[in-house]
Amino acid sequence: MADPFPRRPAVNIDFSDVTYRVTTWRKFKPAEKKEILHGVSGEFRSGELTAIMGPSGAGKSTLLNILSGYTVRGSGGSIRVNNDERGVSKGLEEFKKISCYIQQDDMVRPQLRVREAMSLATHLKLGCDIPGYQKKQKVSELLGMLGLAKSAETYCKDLSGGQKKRLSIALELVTNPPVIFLDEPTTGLDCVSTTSCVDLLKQLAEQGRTMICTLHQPSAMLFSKFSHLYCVAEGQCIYQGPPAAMTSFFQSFGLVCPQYHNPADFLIEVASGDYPRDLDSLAQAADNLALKRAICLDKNDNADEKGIELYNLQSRKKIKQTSDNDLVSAKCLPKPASMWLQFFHLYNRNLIVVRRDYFQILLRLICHLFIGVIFGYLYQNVGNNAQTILANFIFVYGSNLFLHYTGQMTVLLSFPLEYAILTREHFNRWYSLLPYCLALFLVEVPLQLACALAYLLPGYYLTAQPFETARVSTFFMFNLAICLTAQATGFLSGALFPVTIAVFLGPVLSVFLSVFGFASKYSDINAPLRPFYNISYFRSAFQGSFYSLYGSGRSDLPCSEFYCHYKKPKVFLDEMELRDFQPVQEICYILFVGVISYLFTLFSVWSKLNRR
Ligand SMILES: Nc1ncnc2c1ncn2[C@@H]1O[C@H](COP(=O)(O)OP(=O)(O)OP(=O)(O)O)[C@@H](O)[C@H]1O
Repeated sequence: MADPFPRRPAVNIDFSDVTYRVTTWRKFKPAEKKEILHGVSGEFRSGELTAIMGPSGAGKSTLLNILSGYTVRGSGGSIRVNNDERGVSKGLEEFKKISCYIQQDDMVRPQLRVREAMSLATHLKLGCDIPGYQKKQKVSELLGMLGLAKSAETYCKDLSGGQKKRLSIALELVTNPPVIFLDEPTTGLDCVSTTSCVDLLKQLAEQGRTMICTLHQPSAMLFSKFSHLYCVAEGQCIYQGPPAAMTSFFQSFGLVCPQYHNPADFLIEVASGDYPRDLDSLAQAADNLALKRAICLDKNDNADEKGIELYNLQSRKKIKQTSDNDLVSAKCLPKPASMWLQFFHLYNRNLIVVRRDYFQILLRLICHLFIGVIFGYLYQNVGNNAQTILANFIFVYGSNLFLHYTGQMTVLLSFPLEYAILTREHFNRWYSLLPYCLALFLVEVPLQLACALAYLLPGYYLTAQPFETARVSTFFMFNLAICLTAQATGFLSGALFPVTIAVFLGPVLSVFLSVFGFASKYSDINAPLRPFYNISYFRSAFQGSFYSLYGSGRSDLPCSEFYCHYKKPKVFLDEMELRDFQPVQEICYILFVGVISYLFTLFSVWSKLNRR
């Protein structure tokens, strides 16, 4: 039987003249173009562990982002994968299939156990072509290989920093990608974990992968473990080659590493300008060094100046002759799960997370129930009395406002956190956006409905609203609709704005929209503000809830006084200009706003994820 996890073909990446420009905007000043990478070149080979080093702000992460395809906009130059030009329209998506990018923050879902997280990754990435028992074997094998076997049943939130990093790597190794990018994999780890992390990366490289990571200042011992070094200073490459040859390279420029000095520290000091150096000559020499290396590796030969020129010519030709050579590796990758399967696994994952977060869910339910009882008690029996119709008006308004606020805020705050994990998983091609969103909405919607019911049931009963099927169902329908639409607008605000702005905008919008129809009738509103009245879905819900209680020919209300002005509910409805209220039309409008908000959320998340 064919090996379901075959060894992937070697993938070499070379790049030339890579630039990166950003436009910076400053208050009251014209936009400025800033170049961060000034045309760097180099080659990263399969079987090598490459460290991109340099002082803070030198452009390491920027280079890694460009090489991995995480950043595209603003970048220039040429990137070739096994001599095939990798463009934006051609090759990038294929390249993403054979590579993975492990970012600095280990975005693992805290509520899952290590084995569960791994199983999910195998189900999503390996689809149905590989039988379950082989997936299980793969998980155990990877956990063993990365030293996580003993932590298989530990919750991700309880893992140490080093273990989280190893888990992040294990999750991506499921498809055995031949190229792995890592952004500062050792940051935040103690020296023992750092050593074991680098040993692991070296082991993965020795198995034939192309391992590229950014690094700060490693110890001398760690430094020597890397097979290839790429040093960036102020957006230029000042050294590329084996660590052992680094000091002699700088020595030829009169930059001498003091005896007993950590060579990694020396490298950073040179890059930071602690030693007087000419960046341009260093960059030129580093480029030549790279060419010599390329010739040696390709031809197993020594390279002199003439050889370099010849090689330059040949490699240019090689680019033009791009054949269906390869991103071959992409063709032998496992087929990922179908959309439905992705939805199934993601939905299951969300259910597990909700179950494990039961305290938070319970708290949400209890709070709704508690407020429902308190409000109901406060406005006890106002629903069946001609003298308390105004109090009931306020109760209905308060209920709508409460449900709108809770529906919106819960997701508005949690979605940005969710987004960080989504970015990592989506970039590494775990799943598509549609099944992800569907699985998220289908967990959040029932939860929000349950919370709304926990509030409405005691509130409705205690305030003695009419127990007629049509009225009860219409009242509940309007309240649940506002709650779901508020949730949808919460998702949208969370997707569009940073959380600091979203938490402010959400409530402001709710209160603003709620004023129309409650504190003011249509005829009282100035003409320029009337469009707000018309578009306020909050107004629709509030008027709909109230109309369901008093409209449709409700009989006279009990009155204990000699005269009650609102004995006939129609009088109040007339005063509030609600006589011609169209419940069906209005509920459709609320749901329409909800659906549109969901669609916009989907679109804005999609465009954010694909804006590279
Ligand atoms: N979108 C951007 N707009 C403006 N400046 C940017 C942008 N992206 C990066 N930079 C700047 O480019 C420089 C290089 O950033 P980069 O994150 O690549 O540095 P780094 O070498 O990885 O640093 P560190 O080790 O501290 O992470 C920094 O000065 C950073 O401020």
